[in-house]
Amino acid sequence: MAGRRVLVFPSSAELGPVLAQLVTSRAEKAISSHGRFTLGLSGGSLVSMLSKELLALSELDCSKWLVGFCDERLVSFDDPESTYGLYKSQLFSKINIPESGILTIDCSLPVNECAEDYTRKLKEVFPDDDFPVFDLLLLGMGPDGHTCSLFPDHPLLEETKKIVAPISDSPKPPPQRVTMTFPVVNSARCVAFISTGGSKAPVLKEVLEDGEASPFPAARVAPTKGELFWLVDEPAAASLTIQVERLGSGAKL
Ligand SMILES: O=C1O[C@H](COP(=O)(O)O)[C@@H](O)[C@H](O)[C@H]1O
Repeated sequence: MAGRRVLVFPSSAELGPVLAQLVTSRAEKAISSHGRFTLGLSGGSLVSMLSKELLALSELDCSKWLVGFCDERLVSFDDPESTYGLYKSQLFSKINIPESGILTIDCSLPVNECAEDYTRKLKEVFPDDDFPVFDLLLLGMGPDGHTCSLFPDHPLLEETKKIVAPISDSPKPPPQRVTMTFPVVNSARCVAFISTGGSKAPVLKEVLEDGEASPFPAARVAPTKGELFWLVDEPAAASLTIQVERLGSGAKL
């Protein structure tokens, strides 16, 4: 796929610092061009890696960051499944991001209303865009090829109008979630997948090597104007036969 970069690191220890460098370099670029940095976060294994790597930086100024969630589980914020809850304890409470810079869901609402409420919040902060244009979206991919809360064979894969969609039958618990849709994901200025561990190897091969023929949701991520990075470790990349870039912890993106 034109413009896609597949970057393979020996392990997550080398990948992590490059992820942090990608975030800070896109933040710097965004703030100098339009005064703020809009970042969409995923949950799962990304939470601890990103938190650890950002906190390891000697200087991190998040005062102009606006953070949203690529997907969120409809549970209370103190539930261990809450993506916001995990970022709050591992990252937000330790950096200088203003409270107004974090767009949380209203987890007291039923799932359909929660998605509508989150759509409204996004429209408020992206008033000029039909679909919000995030400076950077960080995505994960499950071993079933899902990304955000967009699961294989689910009708939400065909959503073309909504910004945020509700899902109440997520095959991965918890079942009720809200998720950004593909039109939002593919409008971003930069999208980066972070995928580590041998359990991702078979699906990663299919997603990256089968192109448009791949039935997996992650294969549908193709920003119309933005950059697309896949940051993976050797165990996840073990089955790949396509050309990749092999990098170390000092790489600059
Ligand atoms: O349920 C989810 O899973 C995906 C993938 O998570 P990972 O732990 O396999 O990396 C994650 O990106 C998504 O935000 C989350 O809700």
